[in-house]
Order: sequence, then structure tokens, then C-alpha cells
Amino acid sequence: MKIAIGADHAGFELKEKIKQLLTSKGIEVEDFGTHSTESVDYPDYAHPTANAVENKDADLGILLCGSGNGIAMAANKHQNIRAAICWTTELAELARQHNNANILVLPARFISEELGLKIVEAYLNTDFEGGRHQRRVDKIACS
Ligand SMILES: O=C(CO)[C@H](O)[C@H](O)[C@H](O)COP(=O)(O)O
Repeated sequence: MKIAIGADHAGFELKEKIKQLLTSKGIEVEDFGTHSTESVDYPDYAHPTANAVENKDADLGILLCGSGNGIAMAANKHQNIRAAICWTTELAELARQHNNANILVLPARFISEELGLKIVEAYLNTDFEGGRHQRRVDKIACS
């Protein structure tokens, strides 16, 4: 399993904790930045991370910004990306089960580190259910 990860300055610190969690589990991580708390622009990290997932260089992605909104909006511009903002473990499970979300987005300024790590665990430990949800996921794309 390989995870692509990216964040702006608001998500940098939680991104670093998530990287530690993932590597401790033997999961390969490709970090697209940012690499400090210096102010940056979230699309500059959303697009490379989304590209890696879209091109299948990574199995799944994780993105973080302050609210989750901006970085999710940028990632969801990619044709085959389904980026879901999750602030509870239940939302992360549903994002996988029902939406086959291939990028987890965390609102770093609105969740604790402990909760953020639990959300990541929930996301990675949950599979897509398929069935009726596959039909709906197939209808997301615009032709
Ligand atoms: O994308 C966002 C808002 O839609 C993120 O929350 C950003 O992290 C946030 O806008 C950054 O704000 P700052 O005042 O520049 O730190």
C-alpha cells in the first residue's frame, strides 16, 4: 500500500503525525509537502497529490488544510478523484463504504491530533461496499 499525502501550512503538523503513523505500519508514503508552517497555497499541494492517485502512483491519498474545503475543492477538479472531507471516524468509514473515496481530506484546524489519527485508521481499515454504491459512484463523473 502506498499513500500520497499533502497539506498546506494549516495541515502541516498533523500531516507529519500521520506520516509517522503510516510508516510505523509499514505503509509507503509519498509526501508532496508542504514542509513547514510557512504560509502557502493549498492548490499547490492538492494537485500533485491528486495526480499521484489519479495516475495510480499511489493507492490512496490524504490531504489536509485548515477547514478541508479548499484542498478538497482543488482535488475534486480531477476527473477520477473522489475527495471526502471527514471529521469523524464514522464519516471516514462511510466515505469508503459508500463513496469509494480515494482521497481523505482532514480539516486540521477543527480536529485534535488524536481524532485525526483515528480518522485515518478508520479510512484505511474500511472497504468500498460496491453494489448500489458502485452505480451511484459511476454517475458522479460528468460526460
Ligand atoms: O482552504 C482552506 C479554506 O478553504 C484552508 O482552511 C486554508 O488552510 C486556510 O484558508 C488558510 O488560511 P490562512 O489564514 O492563510 O492560514
